[in-house]
Amino acid sequence: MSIDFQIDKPKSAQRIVVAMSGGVDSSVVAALAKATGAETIGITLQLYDHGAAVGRKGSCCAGKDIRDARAVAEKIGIPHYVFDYENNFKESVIDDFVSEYVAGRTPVPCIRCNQGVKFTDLLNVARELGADCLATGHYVRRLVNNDRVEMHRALDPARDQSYFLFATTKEQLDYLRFPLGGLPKPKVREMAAELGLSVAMKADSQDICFVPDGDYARIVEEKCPESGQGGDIVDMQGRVLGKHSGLIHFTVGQRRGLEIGGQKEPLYVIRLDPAKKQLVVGPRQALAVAKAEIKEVNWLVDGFDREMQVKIRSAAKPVSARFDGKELVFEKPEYGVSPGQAAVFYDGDQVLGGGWIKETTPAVFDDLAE
Ligand SMILES: Nc1ncnc2c1ncn2[C@@H]1O[C@H](COP(=O)(O)OP(=O)(O)OP(=O)(O)O)[C@@H](O)[C@H]1O
Repeated sequence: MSIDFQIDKPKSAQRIVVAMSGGVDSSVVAALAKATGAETIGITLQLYDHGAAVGRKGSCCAGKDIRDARAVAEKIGIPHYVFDYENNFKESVIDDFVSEYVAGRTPVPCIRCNQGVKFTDLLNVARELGADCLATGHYVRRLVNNDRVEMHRALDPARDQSYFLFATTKEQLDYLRFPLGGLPKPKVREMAAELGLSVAMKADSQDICFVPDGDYARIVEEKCPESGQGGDIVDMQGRVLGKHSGLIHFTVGQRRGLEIGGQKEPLYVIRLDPAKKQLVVGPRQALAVAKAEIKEVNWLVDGFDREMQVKIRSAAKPVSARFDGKELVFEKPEYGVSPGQAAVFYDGDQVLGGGWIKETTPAVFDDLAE
């Protein structure tokens, strides 16, 4: 299958840098770039030593990924370079992840990584190498409409990564290419097998690459031991209902693990109060949010105040809301809106922009007043 990388130059004069993670997707991107006849360069970033990331010496998953990327580059016949970006990754992704949890928020490190390490640091390297574009294996579509570059959801809804890419600036989007955005994943694996790439059947990577076992609380506690200190579980009137084992183990909307029996109705985490080390719990309707303040807004279209669809978590269905540049007002009360998550704005499949949820305003229900 041939894919046009949309570069306004003869193929033989094009230079494409491919961000190669060692996974099947970016390996196929590298092969597709090479097949166009463009000069293709593969770059892999060493982002973390797995053992060090979780506070232990030893195993290094990143090492296997680097070897896989190198093997693919050799197979398709392109130069491949590895850059040590552990410090950049630690500073802009892991440290931010830890401090967000410590502040009682629920971060999305993959967005910080795309925004900083990949689309700022690596993109600058690609420019320095004189490349015409930086291509990645992200599942999202970049479309050009009347000379304007737009970001759209991937055609395969199960793979769409647009939520994690809202912070891409217009200038970055101009330079980036996402050749897999219009393909279903099984097709990409099929292509990898046809091309004889050793990674064709390699398992998909984890949600958060530096937390392969999903135990993010351990990483936060290792880097910031105070985050593991327990405190009171209080109701919305401040009455102590029990004890918790560290705010790091909880997130807004959570029910599991509260261990406070004898209540007349199920209780949920409504808020985390790190200053008082308190976990504030309440009935489900107290989770309903009417408005959210949004910070660090990035627009991929000319900014505007209008109805739009908003995703408030990566797995959430988009909901209707209006944004005035500061506050997002939901058409109907929304449940489980967590500070620290991204709010991504859509018009159908097109990503309009997005920002980070800073604070929420609860919807008020009469039966909550006492
Ligand atoms: N360590 C890395 N070095 C260079 N590029 C990377 C690295 N990690 C990810 N990327 C780029 O970002 C894209 C999206 O990353 P993501 O983590 O979603 O994918 P992945 O599952 O690790 O790998 P792949 O998409 O190649 O199967 C990758 O396709 C690749 O282009």
